Amino acid sequence: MRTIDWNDESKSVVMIDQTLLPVELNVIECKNLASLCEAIRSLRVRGAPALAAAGGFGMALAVTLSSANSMEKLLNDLKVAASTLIATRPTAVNLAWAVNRVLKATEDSYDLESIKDIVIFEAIRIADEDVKINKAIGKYGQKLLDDGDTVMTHCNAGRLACVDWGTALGVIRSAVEKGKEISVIACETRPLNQGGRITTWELMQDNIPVKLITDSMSGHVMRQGMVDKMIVGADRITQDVVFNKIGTYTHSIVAKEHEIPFYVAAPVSTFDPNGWEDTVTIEQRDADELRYIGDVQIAPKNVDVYNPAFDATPMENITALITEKGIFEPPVLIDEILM
Ligand SMILES: CSC[C@H]1O[C@H](OP(=O)(O)O)[C@H](O)[C@@H]1O
Repeated sequence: MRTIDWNDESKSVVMIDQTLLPVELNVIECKNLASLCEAIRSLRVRGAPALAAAGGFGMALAVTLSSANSMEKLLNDLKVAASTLIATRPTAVNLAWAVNRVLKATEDSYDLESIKDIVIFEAIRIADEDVKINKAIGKYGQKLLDDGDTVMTHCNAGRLACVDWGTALGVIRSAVEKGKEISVIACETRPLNQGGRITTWELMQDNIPVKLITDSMSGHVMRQGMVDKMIVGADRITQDVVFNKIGTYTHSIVAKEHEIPFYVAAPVSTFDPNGWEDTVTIEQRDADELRYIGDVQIAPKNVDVYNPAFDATPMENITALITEKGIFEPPVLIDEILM
């Protein structure tokens, strides 16, 4: 099953609820925009490419549920839905990219029904394209991995961060498909443990050897010579930095210190050519994500907390960007990649 998909019979969004992994594999159905936005904010669905699909399907929900009786009113309903969806998570550019791509597609509409058809068609196209794009990222990226490599990764940039296959883990899957023996060291990725909960689960499902470590162990593990390469996903790539899950920047510094190649795998829909580090909003998340794990309190209830979801890794710490268009070594003009 895909991470997220459109059920055209029930006109709803179906997805794996990632907050329950690895304990439970549960599929949920979102039948309205409010429940989909809650799922995005709660990270039931998460990961930049998966958020793009969620954004597209959110527009499909909006157009299906609208009671507008004119094109003007329906297009206005879609603009309101677009703003609502984009506001759910500000850092991953893919969400806004997908929502705006669906909105733009409606420029070809000529009546109410055509708007509905165009929106649903474009949302499905975004999801279908994601799988093909990730396979292309894997095809290029696997050339960078050698038989016998141990590859460290952070957070989850696997099929559960996408519609399917994955970006960073997609590169690893593609290398394994080529017959290369790859083992993975997964950083647990506090506070929500996408690495410990989701990456390990995904890789064990595929019988790819994986070892779980805490984020704070990464320096020691690299200094011990246990890591050959590091590969991560991305949420937004600007002219000067890569925004990715909090902790990525730290790993990049240690990798550079130990001359370990540091790769970022992402579709070009993650690129923001107009963006710079100081123009991007880093999502600040709820303090209780650090005070509790589930219902278990692990810090004082009233302790002050700082909980940024992402950090910025400068291009000079990155060995190569792996995209569906090929491999690009910084310094590189983002505009060239997007040409
Ligand atoms: C393939 S992009 C995955 C990217 O998204 C994750 O963030 P979140 O789990 O908060 O959506 C993380 O930054 C991953 O690298």
